[in-house]
Amino acid sequence: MTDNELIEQAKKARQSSYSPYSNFAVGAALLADNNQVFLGCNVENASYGLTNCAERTAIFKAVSEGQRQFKKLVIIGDTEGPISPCGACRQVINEFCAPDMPVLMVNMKGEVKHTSIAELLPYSFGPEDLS
Ligand SMILES: O=c1ccn([C@H]2C[C@H](O)[C@@H](CO)O2)c(=O)[nH]1
Ligand SMILES: [Zn+2]
Repeated sequence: MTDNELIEQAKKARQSSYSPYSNFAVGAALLADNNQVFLGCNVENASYGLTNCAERTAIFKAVSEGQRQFKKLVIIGDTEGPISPCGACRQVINEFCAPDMPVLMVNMKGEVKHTSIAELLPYSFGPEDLS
């Protein structure tokens, strides 16, 4: 699975976005260790705060289907620069992804920023802090 293939999958997932309030569609593709790809889109709600972001949708789908080990995450949205995950999503990514796991932030112009949760969420609080 190449980066470009995963980006195309995230773009496809974005088409399922339910975002009538923000009109801002986001897609995500999460590659599990077993090479399964879990897709996600943002799912909004009339009670705005219940919105679930694309990347959390993908992670929750994977975990609910028994996958907890991941090797890459792609997020795509129509932003000026590569889209950046919100704070809630960073915390959820931190729960399940290794500090150096590649996270690709992408926009519809095809700009790609390679990062990791270690960069996105420094001084994180995570599972290891509770053991
Ligand atoms: O990385 C991001 C940033 C925003 N959103 C969603 C949440 C909301 O539905 C809309 C506007 O914030 O975009 C995501 O899904 N992922
Ligand atoms: Zn988010």
